[in-house]
Amino acid sequence: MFVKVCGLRTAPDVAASVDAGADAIGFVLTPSPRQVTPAEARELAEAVPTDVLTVGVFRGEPVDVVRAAVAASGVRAIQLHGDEPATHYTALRELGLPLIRGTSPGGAAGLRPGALGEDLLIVDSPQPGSGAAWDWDTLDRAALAGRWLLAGGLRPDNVGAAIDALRPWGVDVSSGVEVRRGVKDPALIRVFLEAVRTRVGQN
Ligand SMILES: O=C(O)c1ccccc1N[C@@H]1O[C@H](COP(=O)(O)O)[C@@H](O)[C@H]1O
Repeated sequence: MFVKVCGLRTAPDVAASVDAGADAIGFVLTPSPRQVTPAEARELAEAVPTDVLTVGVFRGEPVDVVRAAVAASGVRAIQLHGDEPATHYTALRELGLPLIRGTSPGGAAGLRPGALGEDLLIVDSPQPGSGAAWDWDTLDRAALAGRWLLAGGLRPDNVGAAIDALRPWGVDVSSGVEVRRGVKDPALIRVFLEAVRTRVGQN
């Protein structure tokens, strides 16, 4: 199971995520309590081994802003989390990086993975990064196949049940490994990864 830890802002949090076995780590490069500058993301990413994907997260930014931030930060994947139009995906495809689409049930392009040409879909709550739990039962599980990550309100104590219920290809967490908004806890990051690995090992 693919695990992404998002909204990292400090070197100890990046190290904890990598050491705990995260497959991807996200840097929020768009307005948010977790926002880092492209230069900060570049510095943090220097400690990340190449087999861990570094993801730049954007919400509703113009293509030129995304392009400039990707170049300045050196992230190796782009997450568009604001129901951006297909033209964004077409334009950014030229960068040759994996494209990730973050959306929620009711989002403009629907929940079919790859609908806009993205390489990976994130199915999140309607309030990205809020930590708000949402009703997974509203998901049409039959329509979801292939590469998709479940996000939104996941925590160490509920991620196992979420995996059992929805069988996602991976999971994505931010608020659930924080002590307060924007402040991660390395111990919670470790416990979250352990909870995922334990559950996957049981299945
Ligand atoms: O985390 C943010 O602040 C954020 C800002 C803009 C777009 C997406 C954002 N986060 C994404 O939300 C989920 C995590 O949600 P949760 O905090 O665990 O409930 C994840 O996909 C982040 O990339």
